[in-house]
Amino acid sequence: MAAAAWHGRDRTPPVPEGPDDAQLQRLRTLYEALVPYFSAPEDPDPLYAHGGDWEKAFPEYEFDATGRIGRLVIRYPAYFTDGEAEARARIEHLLAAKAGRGREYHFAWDEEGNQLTVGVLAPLPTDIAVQRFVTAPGETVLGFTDPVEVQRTLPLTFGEGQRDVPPVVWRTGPRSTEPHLLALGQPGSGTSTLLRCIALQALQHGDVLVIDGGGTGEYACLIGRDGVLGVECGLTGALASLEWAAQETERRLIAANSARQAGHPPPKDTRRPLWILLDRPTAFAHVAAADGRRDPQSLLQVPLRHGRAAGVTVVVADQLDCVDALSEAVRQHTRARVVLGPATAEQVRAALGAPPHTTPVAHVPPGRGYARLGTGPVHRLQVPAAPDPYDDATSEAHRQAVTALLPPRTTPADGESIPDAAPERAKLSKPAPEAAQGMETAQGMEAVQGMETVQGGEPAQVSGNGGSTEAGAAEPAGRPVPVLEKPEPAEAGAAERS
Ligand SMILES: Nc1ncnc2c1ncn2[C@@H]1O[C@H](COP(=O)(O)OP(=O)(O)OP(=O)(O)O)[C@@H](O)[C@H]1O
Repeated sequence: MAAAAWHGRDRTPPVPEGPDDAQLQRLRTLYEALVPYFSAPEDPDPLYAHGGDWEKAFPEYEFDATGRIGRLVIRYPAYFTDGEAEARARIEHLLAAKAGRGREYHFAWDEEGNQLTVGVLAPLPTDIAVQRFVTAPGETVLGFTDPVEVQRTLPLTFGEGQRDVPPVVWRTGPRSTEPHLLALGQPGSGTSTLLRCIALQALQHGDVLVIDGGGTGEYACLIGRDGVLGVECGLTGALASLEWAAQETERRLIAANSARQAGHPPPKDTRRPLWILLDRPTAFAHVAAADGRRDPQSLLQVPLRHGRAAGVTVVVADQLDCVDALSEAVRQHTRARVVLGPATAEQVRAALGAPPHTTPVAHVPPGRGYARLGTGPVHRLQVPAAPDPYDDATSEAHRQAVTALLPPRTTPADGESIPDAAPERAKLSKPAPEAAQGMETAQGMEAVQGMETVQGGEPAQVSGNGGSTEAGAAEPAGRPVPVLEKPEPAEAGAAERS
């Protein structure tokens, strides 16, 4: 028994208490580096002095497996100006450099206790694909963040497995305090992917209108899908559809108001969420100015100002260096903000209205950035992958993830026929005069023909009109009617020129 006990004894070497020599050296270096910032010649008993006692200044510390600092609590004198952003930024920059570059640090300043806690953040997961998220109607998942910042988690599937991940959830609708969103980023940072991700979620309960100023055809997968009112890449189409959206917002408000005054609940056709997604609207401004036409952004005024009450949500994505070209209404009414891709702390602060509490990383994967909802905290954000399924570079798993969320095709794209829907379409393609009439009145729309003329006349336009006449004819006063254009002859000519 004695031999067996001796043989089976615990042979793991005892963990050394306290830091080893290398770790001690790191702590001392950090302490010395902080001396010029946390000391003053008038201080009779300085906490920080060259050759001083670092243990008093660093009451708690942890190291990771590689021997680098994993967590550190730093005490500082009360006279340090921790309320000034520049003073904090200097300390954060210094600590990030001295504690090891290439990692992302989180800084929590306790101004009351004169204490700064530095933590190292694990990279956010980049392997999450868009999927049917477990959310309530009116909730949209913008992406995923750190567990410390968000209490809630979402169960997500990863191939065969499941994982719980803390989401950044944006609430829209009548009770939302941030009813519209602005996403900014460098080219290629993933703002179009964010828009596609939002569209796929929005289509579950509402209708979507996409205006693509970039004109790269990244939303072609949405064309003709049930609930997609239009995907417009040309200026003519963008103007016509935004004009319709403004009128539809007004119609909803008037209808809801009349119902309220009559003591009825709001009519059903005012409650279905309508999403207006604009990718690079500033790109239209130049074309519009050159062509002597109005900037499509000017038509966003009504949906932005009154959209919340009318169930209309506007999402704008543009490049960081085009912020100045965004209209005042867009900047004022988009209180949910996202910044993706590489950006300086100053750019993030300007876009979100508050600085991030983390250091920028050297390598930023696409879809990585920060989000802030209204006056809430700044969250780190990783947008789920929702690539263009028609892009050859898209992996098969991601293509399947996106196509699984696409609603069925109900309207053929230009020059295409859908076998299953053909008889139905034949029946509906010539709407009964009364139906068309009723639609015009109900939707405050202009006439119905001529869309083909415009689309044909504007070759660059990737234009779909999912839902279009069929939806309108089948449900005259129900779902909003999509982009129906009646171009002025002059406009059609201009479109041809462009
Ligand atoms: N969240 C994400 N996860 C994984 N890959 C992403 C993510 N977001 C974007 N990407 C990839 O990065 C590339 C650029 O994305 P995207 O087109 O959305 O960027 P963008 O900001 O709209 O750029 P541009 O304005 O130039 O079109 C694409 O290949 C896309 O698949």
